[in-house]
Amino acid sequence: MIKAVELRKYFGSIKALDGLTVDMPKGVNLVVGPNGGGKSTFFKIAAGVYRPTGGKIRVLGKDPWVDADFKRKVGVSFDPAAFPPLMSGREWLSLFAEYRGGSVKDVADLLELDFLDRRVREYSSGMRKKLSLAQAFLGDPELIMLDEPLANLDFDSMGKVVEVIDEFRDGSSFLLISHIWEPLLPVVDRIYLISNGKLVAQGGRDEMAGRLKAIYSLSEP
Ligand SMILES: Nc1ncnc2c1ncn2[C@@H]1O[C@H](COP(=O)(O)OP(=O)(O)OP(=O)(O)O)[C@@H](O)[C@H]1O
Repeated sequence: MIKAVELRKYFGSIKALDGLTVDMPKGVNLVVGPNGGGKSTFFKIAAGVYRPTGGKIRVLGKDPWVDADFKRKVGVSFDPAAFPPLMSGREWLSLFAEYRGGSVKDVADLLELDFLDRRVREYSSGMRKKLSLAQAFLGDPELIMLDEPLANLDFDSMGKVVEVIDEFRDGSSFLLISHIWEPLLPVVDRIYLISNGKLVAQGGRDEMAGRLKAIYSLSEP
C-alpha cells in the first residue's frame, strides 16, 4: 500500500529522512518515534505535500507528488490542522465534499460533531482536531492518513476516534502517526519505529507493543 525505497528529504543540512525503506501492507499502520525523527516528513511526502530529495515512494501504486488522481483516493488530517478562521466547520466540510464526494452529515454523525455551525476561529484545539479528522473520513477514502489523531482530545473523544477507525478498517487502510499509541493498539495491525530519518524497527502489533513498552518504559506504574 505504501512502499518507500531509500527515501530522503533534506532541509538544508538537516536530514529529516535519510534513506528510509519501508513496505506497508493494507490495514492499519501506526508510525511512532522520537521528536524530530522524521515521522511527519514521511507523512507529508506520502500525502504528496513534500517532494522527496531522493529515493522513491509509491502510495496505492501512485507517485503522490506527480499523480493528479492520487488525492481523490486519500483522506488526510494534518497536525496541526489549518482552517480559514471565518468559515464554519460545516462550510469547510461542504467545500471538501464538493471535491471529494461524501456526506457532511455522515461524518458529523460519525464523530458526534455538534459545533459545525460555529466559525472555526471559535473552536478549541480539540474541536479543530475533530474537524480535521472529519475531513479525512469524508467520502470513505481508500487510504486514510491521520497525523496525531488523538492529540488534544479528551478520553471520551479518544475512545470515539478509536471506535471510528475500527468501523472503517474493513473498507479503508490507515497510516497513523501517534505519540499516544497505547489507546490505538486494539485497532492497529503493524507498528513502525522511525528515528533519525530511518526505519529502525517494525513488526506486528503485539510484538512491537512489547518492544515499545520496553523502550519507553510505559509499562511501569
Ligand atoms: N519544513 C521544514 N523545514 C526545515 N526543517 C524541517 C522542516 N520540517 C521538518 N524539519 C526538520 O526535520 C526533522 C524531522 O522533523 P519531523 O517533523 O519529520 O519529525 P517528527 O518525527 O514528526 O517529530 P515530532 O514527533 O516532534 O512531530 C527535524 O529535525 C525538523 O526540525
